[in-house]
Amino acid sequence: MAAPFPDDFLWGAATSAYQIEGSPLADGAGPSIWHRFAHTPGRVAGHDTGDLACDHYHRSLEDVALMAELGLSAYRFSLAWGRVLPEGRGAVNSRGLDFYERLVDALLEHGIQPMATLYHWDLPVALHERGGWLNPDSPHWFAEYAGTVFRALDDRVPLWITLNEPWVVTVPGYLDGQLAPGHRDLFEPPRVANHLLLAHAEAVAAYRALGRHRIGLAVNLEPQHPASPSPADLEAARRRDAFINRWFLDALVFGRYPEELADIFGPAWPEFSAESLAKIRCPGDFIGVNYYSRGLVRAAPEAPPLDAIRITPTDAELTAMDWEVYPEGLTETLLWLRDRYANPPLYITENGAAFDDPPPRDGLVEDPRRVAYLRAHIRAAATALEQGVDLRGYCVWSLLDNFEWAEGYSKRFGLYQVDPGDRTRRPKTSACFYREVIRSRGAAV
Ligand SMILES: OC[C@@H]1[C@@H](O)[C@H](O)[C@@H](O)c2[nH]c(CCc3ccccc3)c[n+]21
Repeated sequence: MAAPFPDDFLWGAATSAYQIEGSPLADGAGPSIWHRFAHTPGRVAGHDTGDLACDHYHRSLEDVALMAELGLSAYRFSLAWGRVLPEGRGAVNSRGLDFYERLVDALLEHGIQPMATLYHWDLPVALHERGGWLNPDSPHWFAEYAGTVFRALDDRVPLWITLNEPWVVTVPGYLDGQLAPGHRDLFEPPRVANHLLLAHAEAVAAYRALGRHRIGLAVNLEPQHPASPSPADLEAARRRDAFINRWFLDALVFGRYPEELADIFGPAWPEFSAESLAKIRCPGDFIGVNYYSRGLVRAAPEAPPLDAIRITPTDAELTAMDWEVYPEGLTETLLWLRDRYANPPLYITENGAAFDDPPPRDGLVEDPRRVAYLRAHIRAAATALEQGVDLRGYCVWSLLDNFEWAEGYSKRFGLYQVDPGDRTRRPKTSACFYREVIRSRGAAV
């Protein structure tokens, strides 16, 4: 079968600033909420922090060479807001911008398209101390930051993502407190979410002012399947679908929130004015899809406010994150986006798996389970392409083993292993597999 991937399909890998760079305060950079969160005892497994991470801040050109070795046609990375604007607003730190300009120039020299994410969870502490995403001024702060970066890099960066996973910023960040800033509150999440959507819209407006048209939002999506055909589980799956999959996309595309959210949050759900809803309607030029697994859902009255929980199937293959390997869910997600949002341009901005990889042997790490995971999910993407989905690229999460947030360095998603001691990069067999996929334009899966 001729591979359905077009010649201009982008084959990428993805990372984020706090997870790989290290040196969070170097050259005038201001601390982020993740620097503070990781240094708060008990928040991150093994007391790991991003102080060194992959030391990408000093090895970026070496890492670009690895990307070229893979034959990547795109590389998705994020900028640390605090490197560019140490106080989050106002004075620009030129040494911080210089790091990203050197990275972008190196990518372009190797024929790799930069895909830059403006915000991958690392809000400057200086802004958090002014209320962070709870402050109604936060959308303006973000637009100022975005404009600063666009002016410096838009002549060389063809693809932009405003926010990575506003749902994760909102729910683990402000509802259950698993991720920075670690708040646990029912009233804060709806307001944070609305400010994030306003921030996205204001950044897109700043981008449009430059006359450009290649900017979008990256969302985490997972199909929600009821654990049983019982009405309670069906209802729970529908509620969790609204909560995870439709909350931000319906707002972005339709300018309205799913009505389930008012039920879920009850009195904590604000009355949003028609004017405010009109402002968040901003679909952008594509949707970035971060896909890892599906959710198997049962009703759970003991778990407010959703009254639904995701369960781990006992009869399925799981990754080291206890996420079910479920490639069909990627096809389902892509077809759902095609049908619900009128076939928007899509990039898979993250897809990958953590497994407990063995030590390297002769400089190579055998990771057959990751090869199988990637093969199955690239096939699932091909199936969606054959059914008319406007899919334009695929990024593996991640190029390198890196700082996996609250899990620290214990969970490894990389195509390259990063030695915990000297940070040496070593290829895994999944890197060799992916190089073949790219060389054959998808035929090798
Ligand atoms: O967990 C793997 C990756 C993270 O390393 C990325 O930074 C983040 O963009 C990302 N999102 C998801 C799916 C949503 C999710 C986020 C955090 C925790 C659990 C699920 C998985 N991942």
